[in-house]
Amino acid sequence: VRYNALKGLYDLEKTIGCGGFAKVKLATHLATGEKVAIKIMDKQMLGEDLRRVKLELEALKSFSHENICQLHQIIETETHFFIIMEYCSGGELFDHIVEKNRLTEGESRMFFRQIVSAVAYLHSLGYAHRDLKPENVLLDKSQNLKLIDFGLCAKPQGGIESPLYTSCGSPTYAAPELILGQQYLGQEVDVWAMGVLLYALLAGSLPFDDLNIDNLYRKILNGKYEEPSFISKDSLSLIRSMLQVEPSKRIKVTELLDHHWITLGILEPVQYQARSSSMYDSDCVQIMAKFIDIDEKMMWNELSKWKFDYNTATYFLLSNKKKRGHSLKLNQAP
Ligand SMILES: COc1cccc(Nc2ncc(-c3ccc(C(=O)NCC(=O)Nc4ccccc4)cc3)c(OCC3CCNCC3)n2)c1
Repeated sequence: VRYNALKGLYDLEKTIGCGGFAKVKLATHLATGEKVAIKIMDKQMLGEDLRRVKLELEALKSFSHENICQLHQIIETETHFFIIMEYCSGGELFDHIVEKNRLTEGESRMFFRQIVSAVAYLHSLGYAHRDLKPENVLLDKSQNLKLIDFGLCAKPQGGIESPLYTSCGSPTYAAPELILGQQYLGQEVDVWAMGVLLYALLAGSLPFDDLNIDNLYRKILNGKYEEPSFISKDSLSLIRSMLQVEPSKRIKVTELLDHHWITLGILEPVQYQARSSSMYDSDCVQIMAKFIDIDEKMMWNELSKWKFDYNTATYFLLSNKKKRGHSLKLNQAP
């Protein structure tokens, strides 16, 4: 299917993900030749979730963090939203773990520190992720983690008991209070899911798993899981502090930042501040200014409005290209 809104800007390629209300396609940003992921959402199918999608887009615009998948551009038409996102060429963390069977404590620590950084950043902005799982943690070409919220199931309004929830993703990572449909704090639900993630990294399997959903619920509410002998005592005690059935007993994200397991061998607490906001890259601004024959100051004046238009996408993709040591050039529109 060809979309007029993308004509001359992006070339759509294969579909890399799909779910209820949207599909994600790999695409090429024509001016730079760089790959992007475009989430195409059909407005008619969104119904009352349209409001929630608009809220997510506002949130996405405010995120600027090394370990959160970067929004590049939003294109809205009568019938669709096109959300142009950073493409993570390393795929899903889930596949990476499966491929290596399980990770060493050192590898797990490098990945888990990045997850703690991204979640602490989200919480510092007052957001909770609520759907942390290996499928929503992607890798870029240099093994940096990128958190996404693939909530294609558009988190059902009705909460966990609504049919959508059970169909859209097994609650393998869901905290006990979520399963019980109790009042819950997003931050505490995220810590539980991070415990499941850390277990998956170190064990190469899931702490709570069962094909029968009632058995799965029982195991989660019981909070008991296998402690493989190849996982160190230190790692097991950190996991235990996150997989506490009683939410108030769970370790806080702020306590994770300088936890001794997190800093072991690195001696640095986890930094979670936003990407340097002054990410002014004059080489990229100059190239973009020259391309449309205006001066650098005028170009930056336009870019610093962060409109998430084609210029915003071009700027992000050029600066990524430069960071990877590639030559900077822009292609004439065909
Ligand atoms: C190489 O092989 C592979 C194999 C697989 C993937 C890739 N790469 C690859 N890169 C980028 C994406 C992507 C990024 C963001 C969004 C999004 O919707 N963001 C919105 C968003 O992140 N909100 C948000 C973030 C943080 C907090 C709150 C809200 C959507 C898609 C992708 O998708 C494909 C799916 C497939 C099913 N599992 C999940 C990923 N895939 C590559």
